[in-house]
Amino acid sequence: MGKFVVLDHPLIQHKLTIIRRKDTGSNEFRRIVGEIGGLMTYEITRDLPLEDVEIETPMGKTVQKGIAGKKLTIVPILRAGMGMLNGVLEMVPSAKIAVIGMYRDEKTLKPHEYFFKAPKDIAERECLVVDPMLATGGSANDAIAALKKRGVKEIKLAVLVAAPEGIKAVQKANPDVDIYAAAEDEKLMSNGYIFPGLGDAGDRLFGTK
Ligand SMILES: O=P(O)(O)OC[C@H]1O[C@H](OP(=O)(O)OP(=O)(O)O)[C@H](O)[C@@H]1O
Ligand SMILES: O=c1cc[nH]c(=O)[nH]1
Ligand SMILES: [Mg+2]
Repeated sequence: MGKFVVLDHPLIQHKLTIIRRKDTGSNEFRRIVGEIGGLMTYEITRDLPLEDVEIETPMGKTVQKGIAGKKLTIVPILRAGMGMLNGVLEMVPSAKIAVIGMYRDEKTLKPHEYFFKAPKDIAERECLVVDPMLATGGSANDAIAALKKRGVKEIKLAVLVAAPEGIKAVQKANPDVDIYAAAEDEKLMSNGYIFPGLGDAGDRLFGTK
């Protein structure tokens, strides 16, 4: 089974508390979701393999370290995943981006895919799927399936808030995928929202409520 890791760095926890507050406006919410995305990426990429690289400093030749192996692709799930994207890219500016559009039916809570666009060599890339909310797990599982269908073999998932139900659903359907979260919350409510959560991430990011 894939790992489930809560990234408990004090900066991540402090910032998460700010965006949970109902009085935090879209401007601050948007900025902090990006910042947490960056801090999480710093932790998630801890195990990236390094290789020796020969370079020349102003003083002469030397062998130093550079990131080796597969190149990273960031996969935001629209819309709310876009909120994390810029912060993630600040940590890995050379990453490519694949976008998956997904909305959850309010009644059935089932996800519907409406957009997919990825780099041509996606099958050779390691993917980091980002979305602030892991609720039932349906959207994350469908996004992961869309990537696997195109041949992607290494996938990680980064979310801000995860419900226990969503974690279980992803671990069951995709035991090869590690999940990273800023928090595991208490429960999924009957209306499909996470408690205590932070409300509707997409609406708060885009000011659509
Ligand atoms: O785990 P699940 O039960 O699938 O729920 C999580 C999904 O719901 C939210 O998106 P939403 O459908 O509200 O779309 P939006 O990002 O456009 O607001 C969220 O950003 C996730 O994608
Ligand atoms: O709590 C939740 C659950 C799904 N999507 C959200 O934006 N928030
Ligand atoms: Mg969504």
